[in-house]
Amino acid sequence: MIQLTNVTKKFADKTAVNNISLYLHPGVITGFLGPNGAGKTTTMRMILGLAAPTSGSISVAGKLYAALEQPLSKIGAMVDASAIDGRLTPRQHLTILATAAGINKSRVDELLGFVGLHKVADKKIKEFSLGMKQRIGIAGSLIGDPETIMMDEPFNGLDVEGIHWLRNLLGDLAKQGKAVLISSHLLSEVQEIADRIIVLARGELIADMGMDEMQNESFSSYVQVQSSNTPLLKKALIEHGAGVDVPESEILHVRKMDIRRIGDIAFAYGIHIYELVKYQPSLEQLFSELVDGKTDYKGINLN
Ligand SMILES: Nc1ncnc2c1ncn2[C@@H]1O[C@H](COP(=O)(O)OP(=O)(O)OP(=O)(O)O)[C@@H](O)[C@H]1O
Repeated sequence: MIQLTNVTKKFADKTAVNNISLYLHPGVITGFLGPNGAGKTTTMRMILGLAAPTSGSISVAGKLYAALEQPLSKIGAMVDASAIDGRLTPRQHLTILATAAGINKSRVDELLGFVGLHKVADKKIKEFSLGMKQRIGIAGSLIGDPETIMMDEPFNGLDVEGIHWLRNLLGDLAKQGKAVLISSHLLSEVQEIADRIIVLARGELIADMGMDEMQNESFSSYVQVQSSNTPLLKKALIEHGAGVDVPESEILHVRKMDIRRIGDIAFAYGIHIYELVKYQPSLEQLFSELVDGKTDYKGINLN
């Protein structure tokens, strides 16, 4: 698995990544987010041994990437599908990868079927749409049946059917116990599939936590409560440590307390509950909360 410890990367006087430590968990889909220039691509390149950290260490399955005997069985990556040589066919591209890595060529046909490109396996890649190129890049990242898979913007160019297919594929890979890291500016897509979120801003790690945990800790997460005695319930909940707002009469917005506890406290005070609904922020709201103050701009441009 992948472990980064106090990793910093400087380009001349620019610090692209500043002292980050993180671990990619097996069986977990991690969304890797950050505004433009946050350091995501630099981090992925360092994990793949394409750039060296200025300080700190990165281990892949306990070793440096360069020291791995069969790197493609440890980590597979799709970093820039548009960079695949358009003069090749998907079969040729994947065969080159398999040959270079000493992988049996039968894997090529298996993968072509898996990513739905068997019918166009012998056509030139330059004639393909971005979505089809993405599928080739995804097939390439899986060639060594790796323990960890990293994909940079894998949803780009995919149509609705392709997005659905990729969601299922990533879910299946995680179920097989693989660690999956995906960067994407399509936050709604990440929200659909990620179990965990890592956020970088200006090279710094500003969040690394489970999606549920992040939603529960957000200022925008609350439980809306209507009851038979609003003032008494408000007082009781505050005494038990909740944060309580009254956005309109007879309605409470309760933070830092879960639904069951609110219900139990109301019951203990003989208060009837008429509404108890949890509101959770979207990943987009969470992302804005997290990054606010960390970007150079007020409006965050994720494109
Ligand atoms: N080879 C390089 N030389 C100089 N500066 C670089 C180099 N590569 C990246 N940087 C700088 O490091 C910072 C982080 O860049 P990086 O591409 O890792 O960000 P990112 O999070 O992937 O952004 P994006 O979403 O725009 O791809 C940026 O300020 C970028 O200009």
